[in-house]
Amino acid sequence: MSLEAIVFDRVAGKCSVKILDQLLLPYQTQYLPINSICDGYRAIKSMQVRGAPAIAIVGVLSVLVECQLLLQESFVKTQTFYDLTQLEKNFNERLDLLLSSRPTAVNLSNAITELRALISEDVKATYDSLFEYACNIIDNDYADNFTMGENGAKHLLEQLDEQNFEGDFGVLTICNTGSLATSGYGTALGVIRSLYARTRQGKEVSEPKKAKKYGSQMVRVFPLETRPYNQGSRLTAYELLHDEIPSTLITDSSISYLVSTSKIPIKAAFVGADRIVKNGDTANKIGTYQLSIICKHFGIKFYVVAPTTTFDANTETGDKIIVEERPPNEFRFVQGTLIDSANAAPVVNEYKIPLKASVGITPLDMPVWNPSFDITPYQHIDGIISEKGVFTKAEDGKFHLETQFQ
Ligand SMILES: CSC[C@H]1O[C@H](OP(=O)(O)O)[C@H](O)[C@@H]1O
Repeated sequence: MSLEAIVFDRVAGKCSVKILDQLLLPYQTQYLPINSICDGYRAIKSMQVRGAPAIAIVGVLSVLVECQLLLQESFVKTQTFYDLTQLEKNFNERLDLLLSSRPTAVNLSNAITELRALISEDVKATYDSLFEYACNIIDNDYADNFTMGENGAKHLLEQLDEQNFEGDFGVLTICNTGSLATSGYGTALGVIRSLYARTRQGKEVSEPKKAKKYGSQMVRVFPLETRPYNQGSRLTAYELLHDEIPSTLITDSSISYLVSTSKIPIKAAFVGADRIVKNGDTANKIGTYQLSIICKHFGIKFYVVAPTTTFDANTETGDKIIVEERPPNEFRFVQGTLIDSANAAPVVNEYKIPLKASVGITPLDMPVWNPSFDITPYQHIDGIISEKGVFTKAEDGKFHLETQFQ
């Protein structure tokens, strides 16, 4: 069981990159090498790696390892991608390919914009700049996730104290926003990890002086399965079990019934983001908008959690966001691992490797609509949590996010 979505062996001049093939989770842990921009493009487009921050990191690393190849004379003599007399032009064409892999998450385009400024006709100087950029994007993402986790956990617990709410509560989350979507720890799932760390600490402390500072504690997470790619049932469930955080997986269609019947009051939903635009409208996994409507109906706080690398400084409102549509067969078929119904165990081949399976769930010629994301209007969002803090709407009812775009 591994939660390391990206393995970057950062030996300057001899870097190596591999990614966890998330299409095989949760039943099989298999890593794939990334040796070129084409490898990065294919891994991102096929969603072997996914999650806005992770997509940007793998994209950057694919550029780094491709540039590393150009430092090797043996490769340069045989390759056909590059005309070394016009390296900048060729590199920018390759960056355009990478950018086309998935259009909605802004992290990749933000990173590619910054990479274009590092490229020159000098291969070695370009490589050194890319190496430093790659190390920074990973280290900053990891540090930001912990900061966001603390920002979000403290904010919610303080809000509940102000409401004089005491006791146990539960939270909702959609898709996967944890270690498998980032460099580690996660965004929305990072807040959930920080919330539970306080609860676990409260249970484990014995001396009164170490009693919890807050009157309430998060005792259960309710992740949504998140059809049709099932990031919730395959990935978030996997992460929550790995961390031994009490959780109950629910279908996307059971949120309202859960909230109205749960013995544990549900006090917040934490969701990730693929693109937050200047007014706070947020692109995120399909189903997020619906979740925000349900939260509004039940008076549950709805928080978007994302690093500032997910903010789009060039777009004013959410209606301008391009929403990726995934291939229809990703909806018509459920992709997974073949399970032996007799013993509920994966069916394996002669090498003990679990067998992948596609199960049809619609007529093969049934027209379907398969948007990968939706746009939650800022009016439905109670707070935006980044590494810079928790941003709530001002008295004018609007977000003022200028500091997020610097
Ligand atoms: C911190 S991940 C942000 C975002 O990315 C996911 O989309 P996908 O799995 O299609 O890459 C999901 O929308 C997460 O909320």
